[in-house]
Amino acid sequence: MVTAKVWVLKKHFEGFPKISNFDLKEIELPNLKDGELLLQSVFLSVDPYMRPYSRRDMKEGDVMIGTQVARIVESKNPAFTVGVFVVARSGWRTHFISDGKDLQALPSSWPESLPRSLALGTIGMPGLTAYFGLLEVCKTKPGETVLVNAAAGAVGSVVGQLAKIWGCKVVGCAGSDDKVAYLKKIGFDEAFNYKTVTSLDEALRKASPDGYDCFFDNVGGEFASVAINQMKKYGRIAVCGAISQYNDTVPQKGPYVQIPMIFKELRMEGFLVTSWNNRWEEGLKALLKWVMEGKVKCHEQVTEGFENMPAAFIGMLKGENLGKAVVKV
Ligand SMILES: NC(=O)C1=CN([C@@H]2O[C@H](COP(=O)(O)OP(=O)(O)OC[C@H]3O[C@@H](n4cnc5c(N)ncnc54)[C@H](OP(=O)(O)O)[C@@H]3O)[C@@H](O)[C@H]2O)C=CC1
Ligand SMILES: CCCCCCCCC/C=C/C=O
Repeated sequence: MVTAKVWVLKKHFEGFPKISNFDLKEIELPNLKDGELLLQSVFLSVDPYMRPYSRRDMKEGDVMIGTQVARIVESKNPAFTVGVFVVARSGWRTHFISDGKDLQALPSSWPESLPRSLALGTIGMPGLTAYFGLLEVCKTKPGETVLVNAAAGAVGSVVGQLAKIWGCKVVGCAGSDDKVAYLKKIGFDEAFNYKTVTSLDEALRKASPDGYDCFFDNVGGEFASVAINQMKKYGRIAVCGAISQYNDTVPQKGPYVQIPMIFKELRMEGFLVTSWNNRWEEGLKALLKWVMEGKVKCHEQVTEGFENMPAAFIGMLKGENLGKAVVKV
């Protein structure tokens, strides 16, 4: 008999999440039935979507939603071998039982030398978000100028590097000087700390006096309201996330987008990475190749210990992460 630790949502978040919103519990797992596997989480992901999705999809007492890289420790399913690592969507749990249907194997060409945690970041859902958002929503062309915010995070850092691979000029904004230094190190043409500039409008203008063809928006709110006025005619805005609004208890008010949308003939499109579920293999293969060639650099903020899941999640929402925030069990 195996005892799993799980984090449950004890009380729905009101405003910014607090440690007291979570409860750590233990669950006795039953013995495996034929066709089932026992898995142990090795790395767990903490992601911004957990904040808005918790309100939409969860009730108090539910295990927190989320993905992990897990190792198969026991198998009564001939299709799965003990010792193999997979990506699962089993929530914040140390151990869990699966029938195998919901598991994704790591790409077969995954090298031994590469941390498996990257399957939750650059070579996982966040990397795919950057890939499909740029390719299919922004439809970037060589020579264009791309703006991305939360640029030193899991999605943003890949957006900037892919845009460089695809021949664009890239401007990134992030919330600390260390993050800005990192962006310059990984090849962003321009980067600035949006928290310390005296005027966001001026900083955006200075970074690209001719404006922006594409804006990959991870943040929304006030940042987006300022940036939209610096789009070039026929610019494209990929509305990926709105992290500046996830913890609001009262909805933010305008400025509103219609006037610049009309006169600059902009295209603004919200998207979910899951819309390209049928092309994840293509995206993961491309991302893995670029990482192995050194064309896409990865950084991870690794928090040690399953007991620190809530702290890692809250820290990521506060901007404490450089690159992808993960927890090592
Ligand atoms: N549409 C889709 O399918 C998907 C959307 N997303 C969205 O992409 C965005 C980035 O996700 P991800 O890369 O995983 O997360 P990150 O790794 O970028 O971590 C979140 C970052 O957001 C920034 N941030 C937090 N609060 C604010 C704020 N009030 N204003 C501005 N920036 C803030 C912080 O960076 P800083 O220090 O720079 O402020 C923080 O580090 C999120 O909005 C997320 O919801 C993610 C995956 C899929
Ligand atoms: C429970 C695991 C769900 C994994 C799918 C993640 C989809 C992310 C879409 C993100 C939206 C905004 O952040």
